[in-house]
Amino acid sequence: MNKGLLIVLSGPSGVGKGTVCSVLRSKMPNLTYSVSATTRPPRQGEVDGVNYFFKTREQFQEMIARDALLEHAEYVDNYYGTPRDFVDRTLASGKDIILEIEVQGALKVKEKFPQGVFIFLMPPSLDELKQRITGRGTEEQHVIDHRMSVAAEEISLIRYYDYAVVNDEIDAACKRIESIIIAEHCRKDRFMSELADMLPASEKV
Ligand SMILES: Nc1ncnc2c1ncn2[C@@H]1O[C@H](COP(=O)(O)OP(=O)(O)OP(=O)(O)O)[C@@H](O)[C@H]1O
Ligand SMILES: Nc1nc2c(ncn2[C@@H]2O[C@H](COP(=O)(O)O)[C@@H](O)[C@H]2O)c(=O)[nH]1
Repeated sequence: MNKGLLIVLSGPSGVGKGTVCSVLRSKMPNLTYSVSATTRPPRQGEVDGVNYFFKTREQFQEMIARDALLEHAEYVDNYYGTPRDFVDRTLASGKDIILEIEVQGALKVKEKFPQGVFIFLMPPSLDELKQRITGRGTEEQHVIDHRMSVAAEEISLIRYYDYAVVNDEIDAACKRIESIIIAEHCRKDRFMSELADMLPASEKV
């Protein structure tokens, strides 16, 4: 069985990663979502184990010390990280997994999983980004300012990604990402072991 795809979706805060991810998950049943650990306090309505594993700084440090995280990063005064075991088990079972993470973490994942699919979600403009993050109404103004202040630097790291998708309209952005995932499943290098059995001896690599 082919291993699943590791898909990383990043982009600046407020661009719509969470919104796009939840639509994609409803459309692609084989797509598993990686629940991150964070030291950020829960927002209203967020559930431990569903949106995040909410941790104290001590608990998070302990996860780092146990090497339980595939990657972690400090972002705007809080820690965020991807539990490693769940990712490994999901991929081994042949399912695709999507990580919705910021750029420092994404680049660390790329070092360990260069065969992953790295997608950067772009805002139509910085003004629109600001409106979205403000309109969400979940962050205090100083946190919005801090997140906006790192957005341009984050966008400059798009060169390390495989794909750029503009989130102008939610359904259109989801269709683009769905197409990327379908195309990645058809890459010929994913079939080399099966192909080898069908090739004449002179063509075997
Ligand atoms: N294409 C879109 N057009 C208009 N509004 C959008 C679009 N996509 C998302 N939004 C809205 O923008 C806000 C931010 O979206 P979301 O929370 O999904 O962003 P995010 O990238 O996951 O943010 P964070 O990184 O801070 O978690 C939400 O209020 C969401 O409804
Ligand atoms: N490096 C990581 N970044 C992560 C992870 N989980 C989420 N995130 C990103 O952090 C910011 C802020 O998230 P918020 O929920 O506080 O708005 C955002 O860009 C997330 O995508 C992770 O495991 N590692």
